[in-house]
Amino acid sequence: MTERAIEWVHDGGRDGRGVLRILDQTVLPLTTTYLDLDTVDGLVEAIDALAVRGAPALGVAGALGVVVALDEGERSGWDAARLDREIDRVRHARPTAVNLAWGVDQVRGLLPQGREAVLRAGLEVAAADEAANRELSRLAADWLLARTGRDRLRVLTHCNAGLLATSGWGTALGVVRELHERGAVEFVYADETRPLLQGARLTAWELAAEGIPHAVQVDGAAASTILRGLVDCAVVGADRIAANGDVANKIGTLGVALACHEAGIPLLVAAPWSTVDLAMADGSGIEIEERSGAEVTTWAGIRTTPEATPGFNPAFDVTPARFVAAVVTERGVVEPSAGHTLAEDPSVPA
Ligand SMILES: CSC[C@H]1O[C@H](OP(=O)(O)O)[C@H](O)[C@@H]1O
Repeated sequence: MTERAIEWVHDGGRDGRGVLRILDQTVLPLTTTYLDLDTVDGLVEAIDALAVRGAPALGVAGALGVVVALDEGERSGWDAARLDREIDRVRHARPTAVNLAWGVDQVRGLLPQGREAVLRAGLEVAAADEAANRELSRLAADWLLARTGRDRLRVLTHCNAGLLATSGWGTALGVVRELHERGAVEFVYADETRPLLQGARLTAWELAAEGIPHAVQVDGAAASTILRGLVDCAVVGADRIAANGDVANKIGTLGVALACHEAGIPLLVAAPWSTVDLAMADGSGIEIEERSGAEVTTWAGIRTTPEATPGFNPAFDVTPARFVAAVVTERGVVEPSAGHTLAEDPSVPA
């Protein structure tokens, strides 16, 4: 699979100075459409609509979004104060994934050094993310095979944490790719992940493209799939990992974690270190994005509830550290359910 969720196209854009190109994930898997974003409005709208999504990809969107704002500001004659406000609009486009703000903050301080320094830093964020995802995938695959004692794994996934959610390779799905390359994937049960169906639309698209055996299941099937012994582990991504190992991830992850705990199988969280928020002592302070209820009460414009029925739509939940067997980043493996925290030496070897 060659598609990238997000990349800087150097010869694109109105003035040939380059443009931020994303693969529009709102229309996958039926349509492959790329959007060239050269305004802050366009980028913020794409982030809000989940045309670009996934914590690591949002980190890249934040970093390269500073270049988008700088270029638009030069075209539009913004002063420094306006530019700062527009960059903040990108930074605050979605609250839960720490990566978006982190990506902006990696780059905005370089503005006094000029556009090339800013662009170079943004490109480095993208390259570092893909490298981190490949390393964490290797560490996670090693950990899972050792922990389960099996040489082929049946895996449950939730949402999409693949190359579509990153600048390349993927995190949770990167682990599945790594296992598949080793001939160590027996089967993948992919939760459809309502209401926006990231699992059914995006994870299935990635797994099918790689020829990885899988099936999509309704989210409500996850607990019984786990407790019936049909899977050996669950592997998920993350949007923000607190210092103590509490994990914010797509709504429904907590239910998967509870079932894994009851079944005695590991829940592994795969994420680059840019998803770790050591300033957040535990998950109680993580802001959970509340999205439009219409995402719950309609699908493809068709209402599925009575007109008067509102939708309740928290986009994420927080899984307590005691239910997280491993958090795997490119720096190593931490085992929160065994009492370890991310605040310890993050280079602890797997
Ligand atoms: C590696 S992606 C991390 C995370 O982001 C997704 O959320 P969204 O689709 O709303 O951006 C989901 O929680 C993934 O697990």
